[in-house]
Amino acid sequence: MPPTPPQPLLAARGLVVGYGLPVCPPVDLAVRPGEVLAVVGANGTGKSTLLRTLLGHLEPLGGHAELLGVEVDPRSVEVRAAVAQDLGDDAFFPALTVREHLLLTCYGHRVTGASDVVDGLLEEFGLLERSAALPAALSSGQRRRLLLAAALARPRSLLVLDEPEQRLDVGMRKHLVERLAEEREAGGAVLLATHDPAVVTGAATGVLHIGEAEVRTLGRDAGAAAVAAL
Ligand SMILES: Nc1ncnc2c1ncn2[C@@H]1O[C@H](COP(=O)(O)OP(=O)(O)OP(=O)(O)O)[C@@H](O)[C@H]1O
Repeated sequence: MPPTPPQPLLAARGLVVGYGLPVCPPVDLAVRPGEVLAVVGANGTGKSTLLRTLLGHLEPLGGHAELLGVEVDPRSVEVRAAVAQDLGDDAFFPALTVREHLLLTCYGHRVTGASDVVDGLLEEFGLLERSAALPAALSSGQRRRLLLAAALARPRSLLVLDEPEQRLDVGMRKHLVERLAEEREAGGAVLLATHDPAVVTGAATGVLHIGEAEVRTLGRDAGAAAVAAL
């Protein structure tokens, strides 16, 4: 008998997302441990709206979504402990430094050896020299690096990222792809929206292509080609 696939951490059936009116056709998806699902599509097709609805930040207009096997509730202790997210919002504490932001994330999620974890992330994301800087004094790419580092500073079963490649230079984009592949290989699950074919090719296990008329599930190579053609 083939082994039973693990239960999805995140699942949607006939999920309708939008603002009063749907922004795209209904969505079916599942993300299991060890899977990286890339959501792709042209500007304005609803990728961010889908991610926000799946995380419970927006009410669905129809259909059904489950996070950790139950109806989505972003306030639940289990969801907050299991789901790390970077939706690209520049939501910082103006009087906390780069290092303090990462330490705060570690403390909030009871990370042991927080100081060492933070030092490692500062180095990995090229922020060591800016560790004492306030958010307002960072470049936009450095702010993005900080958001990614914060998402990775904490334990997680599911990582949700909205266009994580945005504002990153070529070297950091390459590192991002490697980091996502490591997450997958370690059994982590990732849902991300992306416009970068390299992210799809280097990290994704599946692709959800949102078009105006239909939402299609594609393999990695077909998905990367679809992104490149947008
Ligand atoms: N708060 C909002 N209220 C009403 N409409 C919105 C809101 N946010 C986004 N939209 C609209 O919903 C549609 C989908 O937007 P969304 O941001 O989900 O697209 P996207 O696929 O993530 O786009 P991009 O690739 O440009 O990031 C767009 O037409 C957008 O203008």
